[in-house]
Amino acid sequence: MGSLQVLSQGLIVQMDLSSSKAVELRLVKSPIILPSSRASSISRQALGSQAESARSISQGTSRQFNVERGPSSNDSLLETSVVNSNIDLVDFSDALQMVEKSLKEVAEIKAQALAEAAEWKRKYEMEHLQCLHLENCANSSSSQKLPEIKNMANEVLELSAADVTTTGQQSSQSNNKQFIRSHSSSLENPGTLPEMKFGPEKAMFKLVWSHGLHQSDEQRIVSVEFGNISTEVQSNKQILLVWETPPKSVVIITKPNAPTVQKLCKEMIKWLRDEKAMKVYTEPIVKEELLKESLYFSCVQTCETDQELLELHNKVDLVITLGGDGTLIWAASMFKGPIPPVVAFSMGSLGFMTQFQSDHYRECLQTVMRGPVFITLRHRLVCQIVRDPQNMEDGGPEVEHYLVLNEVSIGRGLSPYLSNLECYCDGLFLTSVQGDGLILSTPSGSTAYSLAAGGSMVHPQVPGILFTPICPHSLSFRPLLLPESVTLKVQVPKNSRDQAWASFDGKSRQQLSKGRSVRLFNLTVKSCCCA
Ligand SMILES: NC(=O)c1ccc[n+]([C@@H]2O[C@H](COP(=O)([O-])OP(=O)(O)OC[C@H]3O[C@@H](n4cnc5c(N)ncnc54)[C@H](O)[C@@H]3O)[C@@H](O)[C@H]2O)c1
Ligand SMILES: Nc1ncnc2c1ncn2[C@@H]1O[C@H](COP(=O)(O)OP(=O)(O)OP(=O)(O)O)[C@@H](O)[C@H]1O
Repeated sequence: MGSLQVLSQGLIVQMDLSSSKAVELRLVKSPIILPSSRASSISRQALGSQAESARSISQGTSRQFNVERGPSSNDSLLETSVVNSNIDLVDFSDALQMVEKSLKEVAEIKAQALAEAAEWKRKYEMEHLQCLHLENCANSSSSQKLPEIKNMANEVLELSAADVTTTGQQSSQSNNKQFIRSHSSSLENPGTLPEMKFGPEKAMFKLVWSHGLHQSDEQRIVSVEFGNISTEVQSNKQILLVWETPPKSVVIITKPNAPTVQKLCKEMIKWLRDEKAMKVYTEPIVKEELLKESLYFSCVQTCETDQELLELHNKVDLVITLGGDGTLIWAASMFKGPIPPVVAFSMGSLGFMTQFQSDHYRECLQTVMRGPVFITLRHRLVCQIVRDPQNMEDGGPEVEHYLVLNEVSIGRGLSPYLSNLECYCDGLFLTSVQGDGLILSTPSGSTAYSLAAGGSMVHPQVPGILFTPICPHSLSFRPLLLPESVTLKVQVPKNSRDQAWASFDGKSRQQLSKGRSVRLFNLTVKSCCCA
């Protein structure tokens, strides 16, 4: 149905084209004007000198006539004009149909745009609600935790600012996102991102999945096409750290009582300050020693209080270690929460995890600070020593927490008896270990004590927890590699012949009296720079 209103000599005429056969003309008073040059000429032709008569006929009411049937006797004047302009009106009808078609198209496009806008709005609202919900979850869960957990585990859980920290399973890394920004929160680990903490001095970076030669997003590790599960390509993903703003501050951790390390430390501080304009932090004891040498080192920053130390990860972009694996472990232990990327210079005896050559420290540091650089994310284990709730004589704290990069080892210590340890995996009884003890290790620690006890060497990018017995009495007990998602519990049974001892990364030895247990779960991935 086409419709047009035209103004001719002060008259407004509305024409309705209900079909190609019937044409209706209505005289109306409504002052809506939609002229086209062609329409105006037609209306003039159709109405011309009869405008006055038409006006008198209409008198504010509408008149109709059918072109095919012909007008009534009262409409004789109009009839002649309409018959004469019949051909023009057919043209006009065609033009109107085209206009109608165009309008329809425009309406469709508009409807589509509106639908799209509505969808975006819906998505935005969903996301907003989700964020609010997560914030609430995080707040309520953190308020339920023990103060100790707040100090340690919560710090670890926060994916804050420019620290490479993820929680939970490796699978969270294999999502479709191609990069993670240091200064943007990630939604892969909901509930663990209550707030952003981002030191003003910190540089920004992003972590990018690198596919090696294959850059296609369409690479799939697992395909379920046609209902068949199959692997398509090997996962050769590595993580690249790309600086978005240049790093500005470092902390240097040194092995104590090593003159060569001290010498290099001084040299490195001067180079970083004078040539790279970096802010340098050291441990307080190191600063003291440096100040004895020269007042130049008063520019060195340090953390005087425990609170300052807890917040160090918010201030430094890189950690530099000068020493062996033990120094790297020490550096990791200084950070109760996220650890910034570590550049470990080899100045020890073995140096399994210290990849950088101290002789070429300038080139190494320049390469790392310029980026992009491949990094290896290393898991740490969170361990809790839990007191037997029924043992009132046990005066120790209810729960103690430790974070380990290598392993927790539980053994008989100096006791001459076999240790007997009951092991549970996700609450289910797994086995009872009789022997010298048990090592629960990260893949990073798989090349340390666990290896000496017969465990496998596991690449740090393989997620898991190594369960390695130490000198097991039973022939049937072999080392295990468990998924990283499990929670393990090792308990000294009440009927055990003696107590046991637990040590964390070879340090902080703790007594496990009968009934006490070590609970351990894989919580974090920490960063370690790699060439
Ligand atoms: N029988 C053993 O092999 C044995 C016994 C006790 C402790 N350790 C290991 O020593 C570690 C503590 O190291 P530390 O340097 O503070 O003490 P440390 O100075 O006594 O050195 C122990 C040795 O273990 C090496 N080491 C440490 N972590 C390693 C790793 N991840 N991969 C390969 N080698 C590693 C060190 O380079 C060093 O040579 C513990 O976490 C434990 O794994 C091993
Ligand atoms: N900054 C530090 N403060 C206190 N102790 C430290 C520090 N750095 C390292 N240590 C301790 O010093 C010991 C020796 O350090 P490290 O393991 O780095 O040297 P190494 O034994 O010569 O080298 P490697 O471990 O490669 O054999 C370790 O037990 C470690 O825990």
